[in-house]
Amino acid sequence: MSTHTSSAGGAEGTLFIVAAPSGAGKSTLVNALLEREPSISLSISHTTRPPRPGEQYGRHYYFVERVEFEREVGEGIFLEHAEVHGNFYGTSRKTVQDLLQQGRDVLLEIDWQGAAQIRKAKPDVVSVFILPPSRAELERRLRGRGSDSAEVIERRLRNSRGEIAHAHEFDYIIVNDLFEDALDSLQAIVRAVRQRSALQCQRHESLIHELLTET
Ligand SMILES: Nc1ncnc2c1ncn2[C@@H]1O[C@H](COP(=O)(O)OP(=O)(O)OP(=O)(O)O)[C@@H](O)[C@H]1O
Ligand SMILES: Nc1nc2c(ncn2[C@@H]2O[C@H](COP(=O)(O)O)[C@@H](O)[C@H]2O)c(=O)[nH]1
Repeated sequence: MSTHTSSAGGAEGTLFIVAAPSGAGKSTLVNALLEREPSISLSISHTTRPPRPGEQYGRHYYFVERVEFEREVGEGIFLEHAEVHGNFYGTSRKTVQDLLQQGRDVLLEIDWQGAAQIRKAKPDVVSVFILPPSRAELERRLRGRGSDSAEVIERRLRNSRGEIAHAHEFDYIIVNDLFEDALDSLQAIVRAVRQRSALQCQRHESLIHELLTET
């Protein structure tokens, strides 16, 4: 749990990771969580994956060419980076650190490899792994999304076994069967963590001081 002090003198924000095999519903859950908890900042990753129809630069990802991504890796701009399903993805170190320093809670939607790198750099991170209720449902969701070619879907389904094998490394596991139940669970985790850090850190320092000193 973060008890660090931010540049503004208050408590540093909490870093959350949400990971899942492709198609389990991670982005849908995270977007719904952000509607319920709008003060959480979502980190926008850099990727070499081509945009899907409707995806926008800077909103869904920073889409970059492979050569640019490799240059950015060389410059050390990533807090973590990994190859996932044949594409490269990375999280901007500066963006995340600036937001945490400002006291903002930050959520990363990344894979298990990135999560492992972050745990080493930031042991305070709170990580959640989303499981689909069954393999058949995972496949149904991937195909039903209609965003990827049959080849890409096959590859992601094949990779899902290797990803699910890392679920136990995460602090929490949520089964995304009934959407609203899974969303409630994710929100409950975020709220519990925030409450814990609020007690430990200086977020409520002035109120605590006031309550202790007022006659
Ligand atoms: N609980 C649920 N029940 C039924 N469908 C769901 C549920 N959650 C998400 N979906 C649907 O499953 C599909 C995949 O969801 P989503 O795109 O959020 O997956 P993802 O885990 O973020 O995948 P990726 O890692 O490839 O981005 C979407 O069409 C979404 O609407
Ligand atoms: N290690 C990282 N993994 C990331 C990052 N951004 C996304 N991802 C993961 O990649 C897969 C595929 O995503 P998609 O958008 O192509 O479907 C998924 O598991 C994401 O969580 C990142 O910055 N680092």
